[in-house]
Amino acid sequence: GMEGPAPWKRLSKEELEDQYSPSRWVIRRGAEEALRTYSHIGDEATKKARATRKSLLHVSYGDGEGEKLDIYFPEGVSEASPFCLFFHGGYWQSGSKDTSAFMVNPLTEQGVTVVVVAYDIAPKGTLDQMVDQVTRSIVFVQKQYPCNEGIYLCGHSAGAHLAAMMLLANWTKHGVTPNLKGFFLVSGIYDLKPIVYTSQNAPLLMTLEDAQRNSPQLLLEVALTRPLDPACHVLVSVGQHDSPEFHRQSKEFYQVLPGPTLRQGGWNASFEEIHDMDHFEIIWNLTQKDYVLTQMILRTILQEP
Ligand SMILES: N[C@@H](CC(=O)c1ccccc1NC=O)C(=O)O
Repeated sequence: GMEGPAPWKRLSKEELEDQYSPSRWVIRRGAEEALRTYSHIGDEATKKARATRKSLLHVSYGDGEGEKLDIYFPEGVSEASPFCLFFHGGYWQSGSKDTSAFMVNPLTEQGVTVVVVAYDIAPKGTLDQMVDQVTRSIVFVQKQYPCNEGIYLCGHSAGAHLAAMMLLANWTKHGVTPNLKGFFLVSGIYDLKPIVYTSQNAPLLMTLEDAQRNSPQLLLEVALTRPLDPACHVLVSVGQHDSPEFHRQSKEFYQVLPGPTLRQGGWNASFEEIHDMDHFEIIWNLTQKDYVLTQMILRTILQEP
């Protein structure tokens, strides 16, 4: 918030490292096992999606080698469906579209086209480049599918950060304004400054200026204008077993979203702590259609009460 020094500044170097190491906070398995299970479930979900769904894989959304996305279509393919774009996590330095098709089967089953987007992780990509790539991936989908019934962005952890940056994107220079209807932000980081002081920054090489420029929390705190359509849903979600710093990041981001001067417009923001979920279960359970977060996403996209 804007009252006094940021709370994370009171943490010791060791405490900060701990708070920003999600695998240290899992409760049902060890840290290593949690990370392995996450990769395994992502891998299996992607194999299943590619085997059972009509898809377009490794589609270029730009000239860069890493600027590729996978499109998974619902049954009875129609370009007029809603689109949900997924941005994987991994602290902007790990993860791949090729192991991140978690939500594909339950969403395509309900008529939603799912796009899993790759971006250049560090050390190849910088934060600025990743934000630009994500922007261009959305522009690509809008131009390719102008009849879409809404574009929804879902991101996990570092991917939630990249999705959240799109609340502040300047679309005018891209020649098209995407039909953005919702954001599903899952266990995200919205103020990158504390990351600069952790070991996670070694491949990222972020300066405090880079962090400031790429922090949706800090940008929204000083934003003068409404950055998006008030009808657009923004779901900020965090796992019950995420660390206290991850809880603080999500809560403070949710609180800065409506903003005191913008509240009259009635922003469609909500905050959900997902019961009994850790940082990894919260996303791998999107493979399940009856999981509470899958249901929230589907209800929003299908516009059911
Ligand atoms: N080394 C990190 C890895 C991590 O945070 C992570 C791994 C996979 C997907 C998301 C992650 N976190 C944020 O993007 C850890 O403490 O688990």
